[in-house]
Amino acid sequence: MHIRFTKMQGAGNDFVVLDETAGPLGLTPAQYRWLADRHFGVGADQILGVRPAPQADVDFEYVIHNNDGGEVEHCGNGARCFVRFVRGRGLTDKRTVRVKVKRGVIELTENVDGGVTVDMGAPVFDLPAVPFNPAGMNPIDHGGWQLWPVALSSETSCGATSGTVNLAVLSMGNPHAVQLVDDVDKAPVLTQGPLIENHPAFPNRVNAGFMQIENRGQIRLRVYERGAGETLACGTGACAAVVAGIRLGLLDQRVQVSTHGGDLTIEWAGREGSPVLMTGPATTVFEGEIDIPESL
Ligand SMILES: N[C@H](CCC[C@H](N)C(=O)O)C(=O)O
Repeated sequence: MHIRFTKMQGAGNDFVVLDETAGPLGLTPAQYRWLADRHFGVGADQILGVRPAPQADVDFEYVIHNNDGGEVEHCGNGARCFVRFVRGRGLTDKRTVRVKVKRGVIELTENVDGGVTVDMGAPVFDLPAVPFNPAGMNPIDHGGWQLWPVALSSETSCGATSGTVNLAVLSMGNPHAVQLVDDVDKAPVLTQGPLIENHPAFPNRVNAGFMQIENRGQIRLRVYERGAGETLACGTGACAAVVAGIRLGLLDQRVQVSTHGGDLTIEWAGREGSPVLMTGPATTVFEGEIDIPESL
């Protein structure tokens, strides 16, 4: 299948964006994996599909696949690239667009200064939304919220990993488990990350965040993403980390999040049901065409 694509990145989290406004391309999970492969395909953390509005109150549908080929509920850095893409290609002249994602409807705005702000929707805390089955676990109360002690143990190629990590578990439409660390540069992201991602307590797997709080308005963050591994930035992960920090009484309502790929600004009023706002960069890297093998 011959396709055109646009390569984009938001704070170093990179995407292949497909214009599917004429209708879905019908790619298989294997073809998504091939397209995202950094050796055999184009290479990306996620593949974003721009599709026609499936309902009257939205402008587009936004479909997201991780580089392991699985479809997911939400992608924050991708949402900023989405609005840059649809406006840049003249698919809309609206400055704010409403898009349908698996988790629901979100609003994306390209600001007059060129930045992009996304209303990421409200965080979800009750466990069934994650879903998270803490059978036999006793949560640790921390400032009126629960941290969950999750036991990790495995002989990995990076060496043995064991011990218990205390995780803040919440959803931004997609599941996140965030822990506090003293220094993200020394955090065991590549050894603990896959163990948390695939832990049996998370039947749908989970994105594993490692948050270093520098002050009440500034954090450093690394995320081992579900279905993609460690990325240079994770938008929903930045939202989840800031919400967790605010719930734990450790952060103010507006936080600068420093990631390996760039900086994001996250705002949350701290009330259940209130939306999380994320502002950050979105850049087109190049346009291309490629033949995707029919059988993989
Ligand atoms: N790996 C995530 C999806 C992409 C999220 C991330 N790239 C973002 O910017 O939010 C998941 O499986 O839930």
